[in-house]
Amino acid sequence: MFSWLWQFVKFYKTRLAIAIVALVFTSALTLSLGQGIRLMIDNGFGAESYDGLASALQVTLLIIVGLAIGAYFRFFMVSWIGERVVADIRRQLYGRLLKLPPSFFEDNLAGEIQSRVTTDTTLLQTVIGSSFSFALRNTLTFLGGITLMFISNVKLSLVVLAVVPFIVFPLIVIGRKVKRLSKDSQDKVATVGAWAGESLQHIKVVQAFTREALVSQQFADGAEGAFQTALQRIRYRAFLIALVMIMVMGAVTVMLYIGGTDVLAGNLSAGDLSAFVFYAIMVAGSLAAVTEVYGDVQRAAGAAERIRELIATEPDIQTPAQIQQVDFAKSGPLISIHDLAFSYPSRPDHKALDAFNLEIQQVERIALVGPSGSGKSTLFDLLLRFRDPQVGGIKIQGTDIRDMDLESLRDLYALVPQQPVLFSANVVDNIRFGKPDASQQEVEAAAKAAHAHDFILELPDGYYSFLGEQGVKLSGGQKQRLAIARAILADPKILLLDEATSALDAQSEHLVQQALDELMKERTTLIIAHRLATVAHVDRIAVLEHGKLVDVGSHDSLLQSSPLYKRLAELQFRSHETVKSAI
Ligand SMILES: Nc1ncnc2c1ncn2[C@@H]1O[C@H](COP(=O)(O)OP(=O)(O)OP(=O)(O)O)[C@@H](O)[C@H]1O
Repeated sequence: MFSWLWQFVKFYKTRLAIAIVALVFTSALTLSLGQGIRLMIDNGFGAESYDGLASALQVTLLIIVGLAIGAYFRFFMVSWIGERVVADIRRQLYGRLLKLPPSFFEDNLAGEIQSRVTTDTTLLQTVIGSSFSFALRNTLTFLGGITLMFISNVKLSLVVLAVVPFIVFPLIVIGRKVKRLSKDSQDKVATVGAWAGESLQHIKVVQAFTREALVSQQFADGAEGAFQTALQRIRYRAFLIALVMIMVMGAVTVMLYIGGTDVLAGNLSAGDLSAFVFYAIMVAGSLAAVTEVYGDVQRAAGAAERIRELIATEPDIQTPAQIQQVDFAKSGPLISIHDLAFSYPSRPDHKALDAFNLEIQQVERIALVGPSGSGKSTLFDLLLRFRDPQVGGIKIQGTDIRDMDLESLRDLYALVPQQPVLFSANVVDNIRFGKPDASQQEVEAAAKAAHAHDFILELPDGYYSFLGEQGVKLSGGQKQRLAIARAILADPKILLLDEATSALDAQSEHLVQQALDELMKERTTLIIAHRLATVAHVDRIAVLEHGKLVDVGSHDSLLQSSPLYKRLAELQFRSHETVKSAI
């Protein structure tokens, strides 16, 4: 863990050096307080001298001022390094996550990854920014304290050491148990929290089915489970506190008895005994502190390992070392898909696409139709290179997309997904996602072209209205038109359109269709057509079944040549006649 962390910390060596100096300085000063106490008792009280007391207090005050200054620098520098390093780690981690292909997020739960970005990094921050310096400071105090104890009184030191195993042993045994229980209760709280989050997110479904009581009961059961686990932990902890208290206080009493006898016999000064007690308390305190943060450091080591793994994950789809440029002036098809075969890694025997061949010309509009699961969305994923095929390939103007720069490839496309994706931001930022440097005029022009301008102006703050999470404040058709405005602004060469399945009312449908017509103008377009009414707007229709391209043609020719197409058409329009009149 330390060598890995070092590559982040090494940029801040000066601050680290200041922190270490301040750390050593404050530990030394803390211990020297013991001498202040000794002077105060022997030269002040013992000698019954006001001057002795005053000068002893002056020394003590001086030490305290030094301690305060040292503590300021120590705390500031160590916390600074902790915050800075964790911010750097978070940035690197998030940057890496954004580059991983979508398949990675199918195999790794989004919740788990999110926890690595937030919880694990926060844990690291606590450790780097406080626990670590706390442990180091206490180790120094411990070592210094022990040394001073032995220098000032060997006999008493041995008494103290004899008690240590009786304190440390139960501390370790019960401490482990407590740690396990507290992890259990954390997990339980997390599960309950996730449950609560999910049911609140889907509050409409919960309320529509009037299942509030059921969900509430499930939550209550979960919360009760978490409480019971916490209760066990609290019992152990309470016992531990009582045990440590009696052992420590017992040891101090024994020590005071032996030391006190020596003072009465004149073998030891009262100041020496006080200083010794002070050291012993420091040593015991620092030992307890180190064992306490030891667990944190261990957990942080686990967290660091998980983050390190994630940062080290190489995306399996990357820009190749040798990039080929695409010459769009060249003649020939814009996209050619040849002998394509693809299976998802989780289902290697099942071909999602199989022996697929298709050529798409510049500014051609192609509709992909086929039953659910026939491979339409998979084809989009392969075009965007979210996944690579096992057999065959895809060429853009004759260049294999695996030889292209990944970013330039994806820049060719705009994707309008089935469910419009809107971010928790305002209208302008959502549209500008298509082209981050677009001016306000460009954004408005795109919104006008997408027939979204008018409804945007009616929103409370017009273009600057906040849309809520996933754009909850808009209707289905409005969301779609915003997604279309975003694609218009992006002005891509190729448009990938996954038509929305949910039916819109006639007026909304009409507006969305007009927006789409604007978007498709003079652009190569692939549409996943769920409703056959859409096929009226395309040049060719490709019919897919079980990952194979079974037919390509116009609506009329397919009705003749493709039984599958005919069946799909009949299912949607009930009769041939209605299809004709609809188109
Ligand atoms: N992530 C995945 N892992 C494993 N199999 C998948 C995955 N996604 C899709 N499949 C499978 O691949 C096949 C093609 O799916 P695809 O989503 O491309 O179909 P589709 O034609 O787009 O369907 P729909 O019209 O219902 O969206 C299906 O059999 C599906 O079960």
